[in-house]
Amino acid sequence: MVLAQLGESLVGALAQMAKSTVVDDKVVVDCLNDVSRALLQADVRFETVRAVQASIGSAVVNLQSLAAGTDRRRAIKHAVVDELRRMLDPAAGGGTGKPPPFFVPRKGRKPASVVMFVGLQGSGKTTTCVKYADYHRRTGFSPALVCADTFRAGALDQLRQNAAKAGIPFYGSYTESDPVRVAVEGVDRFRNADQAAAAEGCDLIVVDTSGRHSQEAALLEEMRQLAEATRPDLVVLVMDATIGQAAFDQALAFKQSVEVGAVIVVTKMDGHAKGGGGALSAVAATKSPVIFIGTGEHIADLEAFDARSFVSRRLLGMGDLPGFMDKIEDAMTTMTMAADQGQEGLEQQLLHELTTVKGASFTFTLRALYSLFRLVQRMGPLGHLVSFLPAGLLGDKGKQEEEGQQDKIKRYMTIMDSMSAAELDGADPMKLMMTKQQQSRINRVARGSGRPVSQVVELLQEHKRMAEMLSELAPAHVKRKRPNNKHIKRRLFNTSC
Ligand SMILES: Nc1nc2c(ncn2[C@@H]2O[C@H](COP(=O)(O)OP(=O)(O)OP(=O)(O)O)[C@@H](O)[C@H]2O)c(=O)[nH]1
Repeated sequence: MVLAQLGESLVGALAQMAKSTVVDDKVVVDCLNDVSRALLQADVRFETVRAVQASIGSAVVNLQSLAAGTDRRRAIKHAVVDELRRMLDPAAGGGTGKPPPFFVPRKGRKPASVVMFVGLQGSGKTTTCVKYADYHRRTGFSPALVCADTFRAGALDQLRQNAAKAGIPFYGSYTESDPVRVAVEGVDRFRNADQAAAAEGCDLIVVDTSGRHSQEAALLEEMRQLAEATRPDLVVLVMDATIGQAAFDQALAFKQSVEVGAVIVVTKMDGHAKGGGGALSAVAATKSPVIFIGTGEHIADLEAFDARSFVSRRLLGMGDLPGFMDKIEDAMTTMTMAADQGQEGLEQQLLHELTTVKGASFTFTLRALYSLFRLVQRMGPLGHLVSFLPAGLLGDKGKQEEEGQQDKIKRYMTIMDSMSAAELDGADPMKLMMTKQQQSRINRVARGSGRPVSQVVELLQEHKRMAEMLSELAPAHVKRKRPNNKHIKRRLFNTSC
């Protein structure tokens, strides 16, 4: 089952429960069965599904003691979401706060950090090396690439060409067949020996190694020798998501033979890839951290992996507010945001609220939604950001929908342009405008904006849904400490904080 289908099945299971008038034992058991079935169909290991089911079950049993009036539906939904997060990141207990248990490269580090990529043939190592180097280049690193794959004939040219495309310095040899020697020469060149290269300020050396189809022992031995000779700060295993549950054995074999941090990139997690859920949960069961997922063949198709964001955004389409803010911050780091220093009041306030999380005190009005759209539009390629907003708000998340989503944002903004201040600033515009007496206001806004009445109603409904989702997401966001808030605030509001 592809990930999108898993997401749909999970959302379906939760929606079914939400429809029930009374949340009794039968409803809970049905919901749990639906969730388990969806996970099994997505190739998640049976042991993992059983553990997930038991954990949700015990969380739900505790619900019985909740005071009458407590929203049990919401509590069950949270239990399911939390358990899915834990399933994908058991080491971090659902992805909250702990410092990563592996080496993280630092900008400007001398000597340069060395990160070595290993994995089976065709897993996507070479592609991922370039993506990884480019990902860091975009955030201010000065990376370099070294090709130690002397096994596959085309690997050198593939890496050389892609490095050139990304504007990243490269080292490789057409004549040397010993991977260890090439790797050492390459690392030396960028790290110490070559003064010219050192002067370029290289701070991250990414080493691509060769893969094997079946001779795993030979692969592991070569990897061991390479690690001994180049002393990498981090060894990254690249695994193909389409192998599903087999990722468990592969990750374990790797963990047992490598000396440096066992960190994993899972590639081919694109919309149509089978086995994504199975591979991710299998890797997680080995307690090896997944740091990135590959989501396509292009150089920018690499996403930092965060279990929390993955479940909310990719599986359940609930949006990911902290992730959204991270993306905004990324965009700000790579773009000069001088023009945005003059942002108007509400936009500043909105960002302030989202980044510093006063959360509960902030009313998500239609005007706030308008400002959010303006922010999204300013922050560059829309497709990059919209997937962090609840799926219902802007339709499906696929890249092909990008254009439609842009149009939808513009349409919604046009409709809001025809609303009164009271409607834009009201705490519950849906209630304000959808009463019988106010029907004429909806007609008037529709006429004024040149849009059909149905689209005005659709906007009001989506706004309400998003306001509810934001209030649900707020507590998790409050808990998550964002180390870069100061940086955001300083750049946006030009204040020292
Ligand atoms: N759809 C998709 N394809 C990917 C992704 N990552 C890599 N690929 C494709 O997978 C194929 C193999 O990728 P390579 O990077 O050559 O794999 P490798 O592990 O270096 O292979 P060897 O050098 O033979 O060991 C290529 O066609 C890549 O374009 C991804 O995230 N999504």
